[in-house]
Amino acid sequence: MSDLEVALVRLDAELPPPAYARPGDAGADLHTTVDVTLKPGERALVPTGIAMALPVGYVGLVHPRSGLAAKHGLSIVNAPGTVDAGYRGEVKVALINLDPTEAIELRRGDRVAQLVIQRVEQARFVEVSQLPDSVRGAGGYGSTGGFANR
Ligand SMILES: O=c1ccn([C@H]2C[C@H](O)[C@@H](COP(=O)(O)OP(=O)(O)OP(=O)(O)O)O2)c(=O)[nH]1
Ligand SMILES: [Mg+2]
Repeated sequence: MSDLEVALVRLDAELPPPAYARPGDAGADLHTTVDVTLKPGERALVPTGIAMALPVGYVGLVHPRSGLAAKHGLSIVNAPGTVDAGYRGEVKVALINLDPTEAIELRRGDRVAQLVIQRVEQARFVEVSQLPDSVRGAGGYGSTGGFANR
């Protein structure tokens, strides 16, 4: 793991900054600053109480947490959310309750998502009249098959 410094402002001084739960973790957990109850199918844009200045060449990806997803159906509408290097506003999470029957009650301070910081390229798009051949060609959307034995 690299030792990347990211300038961070805590907009809510009572809540801890994003933190990696275990050494080597890819995602730093983000907290909701508000209580929110999501009915089945409901979504909410939840503040995390942090703003940052990612270095140019990096992106912050806001991912769901697998435990809350598997146990309660808590996900993120736009998973993974994209935090641009130039963004200086509060990081927010567009949560959604995918459980068909149970509401999800979130309390201020709960860890509702995780931030993965990655290097990223900005491409120079070069328009051409024909693309180079490849083995895959235009095959997609299940062209290699689906479930085993079916
Ligand atoms: O999960 C997310 C996704 C985005 N953002 C913030 C940071 C990001 O830089 C900005 C814009 O995000 P995006 O480009 O995904 O949204 P957009 O709908 O294209 O908005 P814009 O027109 O402002 O780019 O919103 C978050 O705080 N959390
Ligand atoms: Mg955008």
